[in-house]
Amino acid sequence: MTVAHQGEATSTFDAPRAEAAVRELLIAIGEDPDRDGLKDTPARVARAYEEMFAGLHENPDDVLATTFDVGHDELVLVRDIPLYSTCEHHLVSFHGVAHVGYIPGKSGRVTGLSKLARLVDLYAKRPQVQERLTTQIADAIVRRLDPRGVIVVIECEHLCMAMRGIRKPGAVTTTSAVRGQFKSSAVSRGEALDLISRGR
Ligand SMILES: Nc1nc2c(ncn2[C@@H]2O[C@H](COP(=O)(O)OP(=O)(O)OP(=O)(O)O)[C@@H](O)[C@H]2O)c(=O)[nH]1
Ligand SMILES: [Zn+2]
Repeated sequence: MTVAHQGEATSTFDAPRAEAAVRELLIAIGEDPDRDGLKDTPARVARAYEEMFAGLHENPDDVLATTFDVGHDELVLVRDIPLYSTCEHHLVSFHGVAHVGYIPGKSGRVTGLSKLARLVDLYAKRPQVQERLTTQIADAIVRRLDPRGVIVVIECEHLCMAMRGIRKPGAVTTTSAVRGQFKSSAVSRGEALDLISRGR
């Protein structure tokens, strides 16, 4: 099956298959999938997975299709966008916040602020690693808005590092992706990072 890691959304969610897989998993962990408390669980998990991985079937370019000409050619930054994603190694949650900023291109075209949060959500709702999530958000903005610069910073706690394995609850992973002016100019980058870290 083809999945949409960069652009086009091509795959579909197969609910009966997901339900059968969850039932198998329950048996594999030594549970009785037919006991009262578990009998609806495969269907529930399938519905939850459909929601958690909805971003596989959505096209990021559509999210940024609406743009406005406001003639603004300086930083636009949306800070502290809550995000919940799923670690592709263990299929457990990693969650935290995303900060997304860009400097519009020469045309001064901007997108709706909510679209930046929608873009974060779309890519978060795929099996992910934090680095790819960060990069994909930045690259989608570059692709659709042709901005002077983009900066994406993501800070997350990974439950695979907290509830199992190395067991370090509270450890925060920070990733960033900078493009254009934020890459070439330490001053622009410093300004954005300063605004991102304000209020902390
Ligand atoms: N770089 C990166 N690593 C991640 C992310 N999410 C989880 N991981 C790591 O993926 C790695 C998978 O390592 P493996 O050795 O294959 O799996 P494991 O035996 O379950 O590893 P432990 O978590 O160390 O017990 C672990 O080190 C995780 O911490 C992420 O978003 N980015
Ligand atoms: Zn993990």
